Amino acid sequence: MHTRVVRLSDAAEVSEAVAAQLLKRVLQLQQRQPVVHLCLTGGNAANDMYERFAELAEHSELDSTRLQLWWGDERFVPATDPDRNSQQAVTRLARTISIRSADTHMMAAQDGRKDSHEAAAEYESELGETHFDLTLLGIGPDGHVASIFPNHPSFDPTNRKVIGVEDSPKPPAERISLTIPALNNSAEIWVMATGDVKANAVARTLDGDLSLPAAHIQAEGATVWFLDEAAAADLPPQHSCSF
Ligand SMILES: O=C(O)[C@H](O)[C@@H](O)[C@H](O)[C@H](O)COP(=O)(O)O
Repeated sequence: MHTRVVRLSDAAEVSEAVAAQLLKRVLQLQQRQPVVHLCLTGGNAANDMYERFAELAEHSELDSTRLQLWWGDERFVPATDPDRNSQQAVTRLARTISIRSADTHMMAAQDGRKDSHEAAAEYESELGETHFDLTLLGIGPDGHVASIFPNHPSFDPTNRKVIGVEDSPKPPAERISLTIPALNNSAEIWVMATGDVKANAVARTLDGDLSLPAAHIQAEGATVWFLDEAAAADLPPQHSCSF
């Protein structure tokens, strides 16, 4: 377990760096194992990166038939709602990558489900003992990751892997989320943070403020923070390394 911080100049450079490193890592993993399990996130930083990743992957050796996509959280809204993290990601990735639905493990939409708790139980069953080769996360200004929020029932200790989330401080109000232990069931975790609104949460997290869900994120191997200068503004100068 170790944490690395990569400081880049701006959000565009974060997208570029994460997309390039993600393609490199997936190709490395596909050299040595039959299937790669990625756990994706929502949010603007992630969506920008998916756009760039699709561009880079188009002329690469990426074998999408050996890639399983999962999500760390989802907005509990109708299937056609553009707010869904999985739709936002797949729309961008599918521009150049042929993704089979069987390899795309989306969390249930609101249609036909009693509530987010029912949808969470379904996903927990589908997830089973899956171990992620790499989990991608964003971080909120309040230090949330996925849909685990500080001072909120979603952050309560649990032995569940997937939970329903009500009254989310970040709209929409109802969500589904992997819990912190389920997110940490990853060989690596990469967190993207850009913009000055994240600076306080990033600094408190990397300083070990355990009142923030993000501070509990710890991969089995490397946990890498990709930050632009604005999001890194409250860090001491030594917090920096190249990837
Ligand atoms: O469903 C969501 O909204 C995301 O999963 C959420 O956890 C996101 O990653 C952070 O809020 C950062 O979002 P931005 O990158 O847009 O700031």
